[in-house]
Amino acid sequence: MNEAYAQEEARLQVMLEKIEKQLVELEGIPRYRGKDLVEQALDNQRQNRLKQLRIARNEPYFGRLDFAEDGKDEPTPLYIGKVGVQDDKENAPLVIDWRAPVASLFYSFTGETDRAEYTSPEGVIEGTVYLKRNIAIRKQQIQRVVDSYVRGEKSSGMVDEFLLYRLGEKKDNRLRDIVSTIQHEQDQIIRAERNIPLVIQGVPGSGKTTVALHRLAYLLYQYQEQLRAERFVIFAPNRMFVDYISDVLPELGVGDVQQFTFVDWAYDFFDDELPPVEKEWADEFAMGGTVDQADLAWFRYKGSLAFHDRIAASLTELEATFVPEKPFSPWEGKVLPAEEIRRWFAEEYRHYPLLKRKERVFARLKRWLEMELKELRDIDPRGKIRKQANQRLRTYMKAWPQPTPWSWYLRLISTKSAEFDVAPPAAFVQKLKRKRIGVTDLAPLLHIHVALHGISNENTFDHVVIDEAQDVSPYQLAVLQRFCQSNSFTILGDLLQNIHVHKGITEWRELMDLFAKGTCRYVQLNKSYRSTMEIIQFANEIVRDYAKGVAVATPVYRSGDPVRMLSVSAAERNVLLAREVQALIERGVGTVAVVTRTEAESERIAAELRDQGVEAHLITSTQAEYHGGISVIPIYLTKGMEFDAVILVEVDEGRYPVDELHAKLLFVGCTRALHHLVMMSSERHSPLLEKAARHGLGELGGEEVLR
Ligand SMILES: Nc1ncnc2c1ncn2[C@@H]1O[C@H](COP(=O)(O)OP(=O)(O)OP(=O)(O)O)[C@@H](O)[C@H]1O
Repeated sequence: MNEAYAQEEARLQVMLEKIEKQLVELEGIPRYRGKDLVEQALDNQRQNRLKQLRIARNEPYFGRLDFAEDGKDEPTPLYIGKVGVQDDKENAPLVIDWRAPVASLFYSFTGETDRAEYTSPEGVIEGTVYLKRNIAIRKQQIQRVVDSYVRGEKSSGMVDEFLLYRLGEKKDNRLRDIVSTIQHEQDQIIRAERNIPLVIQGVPGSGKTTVALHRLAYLLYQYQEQLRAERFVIFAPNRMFVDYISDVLPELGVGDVQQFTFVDWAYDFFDDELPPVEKEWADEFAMGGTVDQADLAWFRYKGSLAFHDRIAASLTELEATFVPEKPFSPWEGKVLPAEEIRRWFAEEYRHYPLLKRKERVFARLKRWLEMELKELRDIDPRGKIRKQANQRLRTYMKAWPQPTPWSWYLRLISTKSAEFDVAPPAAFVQKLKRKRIGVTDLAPLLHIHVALHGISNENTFDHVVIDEAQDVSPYQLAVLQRFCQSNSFTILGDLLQNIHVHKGITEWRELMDLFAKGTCRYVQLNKSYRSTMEIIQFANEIVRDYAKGVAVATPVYRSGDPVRMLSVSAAERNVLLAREVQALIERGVGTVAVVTRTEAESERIAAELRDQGVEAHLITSTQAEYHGGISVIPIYLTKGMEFDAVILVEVDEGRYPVDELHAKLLFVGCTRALHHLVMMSSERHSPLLEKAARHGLGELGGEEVLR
């Protein structure tokens, strides 16, 4: 390996010199500020190259693949990096962009044989691989060189040493790119065709979020002439999550992708028309709360396609009755029949949204009136008839409906005879009348908004990513589809992490059925890269009885500490918890989450830790930023996040009784941990953990009593 190291060291110096030279040359060219379009385009190109060279300067590449195309005797070493760099002199690539077709070899090659192929714009290229090498470079220094394949040598087996090295690293407060270790099954998703909707069911830590972000970077590279980053959107479950993933795309050289929660995005269409969105299922995660089945049925119905269809039918009724039945008569004896006006509205302007049609009809009526008035010029010298006619037109237009999304929705919900499959509970109707709305009202409101106002081109998307899609309702997706006519969707989630009883889906069919039959691709990611084997095995057992055919996670072979189950006395809990946290920090752990059952408990524990001299960030549902370090967080807010160490406190039966919701909550909480997982309780541990305890504790494990 020393020889390989020396070889790469020498090669790196050459590469760095070439990159530096190009940088100096480009930096020496003054910016063009003139009006010449060609010069402007050239200047833009130079600026883009400069940006790329600056990225390449620190860590120019991460992999090397020696590949000989069939028909060539010698292999060519291909260096793969985050951005491509061209050798000016030889007009050949110095570093190949990881998204380029040939770079797919690096990810798809598994070493079972020496043969490999990739699809280039000219067709399939086949050849032989001689070497696959990972090269970790930090700040222009080689840190590590690992050969995962050398032709003619016995392969090291299934363990990807470089991947394990990467997975063993500490995490900071942001999700990071994985270009150097993208796995084959992930690469297939990243490079999947653009206009086929993809639905991905993936176990916790399988890289769903990360892969979706890499897919955006790939699409922008591959279709740079057709797609723009500003027309891409990522829907995430909450604002803190948006913050948490916000570094990955810039790291990949992609800027300006829109990132929203569904609520923030939808709400923006209404200006001041809507009141603030309230938590509608406030007791969702309250302890010991009972669920009102009538409420539950109503909330689930509101997210369903059946409700969507009912709203759509109401809009068809509105359209049919939009034009008043009586004709327009500007003066005695002159009549424009209602049928004619309806024909304009229903046929000639049918491509417009309803309110636009109304505007068009009004403008046309005005034109019609002008023509008719011209004929009257001689008998109406003082303009008396004109005045009266205009007055009648205004009165006539007032007879047209003036719906707003809000008024139409309210009217429908409060109409007793409205034919809903599930009747709205009286309390809900009362709330709505007092103008109080919740998240599940936004999809129908936006649906109505689109019917009334339409969608302007700048609000449409080229590609939509929906993360944590198990929490998205079919109605939300149906609305979103109107904003992305190309059906270019990446939808990802995990049914075992569906912890919202009143919303979301229970099987992927519910969302897939929204796309034309046979057009949607469904992929499963079953390998988990985040957590150690011990943590995964422990977490799997918690949820296994509720998996209902959904695959539980397969860990990569990365062993770590056993999961610890600690019993503490209630009186000493705060002292012992602070001690555990401090011990982890002293071991060099970067991010620690102390996870509680409710938000109120998080507040209490954060205060207790502070009393013990441990400063922790309290994370609540309104939080928009994640700071890393030590956090105290309610279990249901941990979804999508990850921490080096997780301590779940008070995991007793009162807080986590044996049922599906609590099993899923614990599953989510446990699978947030990368390296260390601790379950702490001052009462008997929840029975949900019994089976798990037999799997994740390792040989040395067992319940420890802390004093
Ligand atoms: N190929 C890979 N190489 C290195 N790290 C990876 C790889 N794939 C995933 N990871 C890491 O695994 C962790 C989990 O990734 P990510 O959060 O994208 O998973 P997820 O499937 O969205 O998880 P969850 O459903 O639990 O939110 C991240 O730290 C990510 O960097």
